[in-house]
Amino acid sequence: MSFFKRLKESVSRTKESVTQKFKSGLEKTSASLVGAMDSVFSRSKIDEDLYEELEDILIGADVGVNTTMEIVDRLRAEVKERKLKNPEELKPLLSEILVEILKDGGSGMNLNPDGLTVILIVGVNGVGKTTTIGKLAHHYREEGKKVLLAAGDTFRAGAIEQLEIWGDRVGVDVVRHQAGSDPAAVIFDGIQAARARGVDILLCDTAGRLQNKVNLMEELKKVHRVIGREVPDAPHETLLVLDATTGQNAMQQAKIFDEATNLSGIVLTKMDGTAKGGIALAIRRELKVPVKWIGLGEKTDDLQPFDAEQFVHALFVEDIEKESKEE
Ligand SMILES: Nc1nc2c(ncn2[C@@H]2O[C@H](COP(=O)(O)OP(=O)(O)OP(=O)(O)O)[C@@H](O)[C@H]2O)c(=O)[nH]1
Repeated sequence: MSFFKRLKESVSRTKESVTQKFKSGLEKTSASLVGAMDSVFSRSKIDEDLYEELEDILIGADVGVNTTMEIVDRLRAEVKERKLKNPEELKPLLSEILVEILKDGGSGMNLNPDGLTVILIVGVNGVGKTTTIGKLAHHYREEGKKVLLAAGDTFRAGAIEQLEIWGDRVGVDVVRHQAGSDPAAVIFDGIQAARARGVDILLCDTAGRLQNKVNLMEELKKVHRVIGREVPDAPHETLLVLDATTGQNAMQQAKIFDEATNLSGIVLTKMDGTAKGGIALAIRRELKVPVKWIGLGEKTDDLQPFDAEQFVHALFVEDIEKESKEE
């Protein structure tokens, strides 16, 4: 077999396993939605009842009222323009609109090509922040990068220990201070250590207790300032971790954290459960923040870069198995 043929086969095998993982991870989430969508597309004609049913499904899937109205208005306009009559024809059109919304502005990570990249991770307790940091560390290590973690959630001793457990698991060092110390000081030390050790990626954990919102936000602003002062153009990414199962509540969290830290992306965790996923569209549209990763389980490699097409096809419109076979 020629080299190129072998290469092509290996690329297609990798692609298949990623697609498969995405699909099986989203199985529970997608099961009810795809079914509901299919009932819309199998209606006898395109009329007001159809649009209403579609609105109900989208709102029920956490897409949010404003974003749902915008999607349905766009759909209506396109139907008129293209003179569509058959509800089946709405399927690719809706998928096109949803993908366009999710792709707006891109979803890739902004990494510093020649030097240290600082990634700040924020989010409330229990959403999967520590787990996400562990998974990201693993992801970048697998890419051959040198990774370091900074234990900026100094509020609880347990949080520091949990990060150390993840550090051990994925073979990455953790810079830490004692519980109760100043998070900005830990992050400062993390940056110095990262520089001294020639680290490529520094992942910074932060506290997430929303009970004391004002203090937490002041603390995050200070951490953000310290990073910006020490490393030009940093943080290169400020990722908010959101538990997808919390639905519209996630939107509130995103607004609060965006004000304090100017978010560059979202990690949507627990999408392997029964989350509805539409929150990705609401956040993208209303806060202009893209989803960059999705969490599909508790294991080290259960974090996938966000792929708008696969997401829309798995969740809303079509079975992606069919899609991948057609490729
Ligand atoms: N099913 C599933 N579980 C997840 C995912 N991500 C995280 N978890 C689980 O969610 C729980 C909370 O995760 P943590 O990483 O401890 O959350 P945290 O935000 O750091 O929480 P604190 O340590 O309380 O600040 C753990 O049991 C994780 O295993 C995911 O994508 N899918």
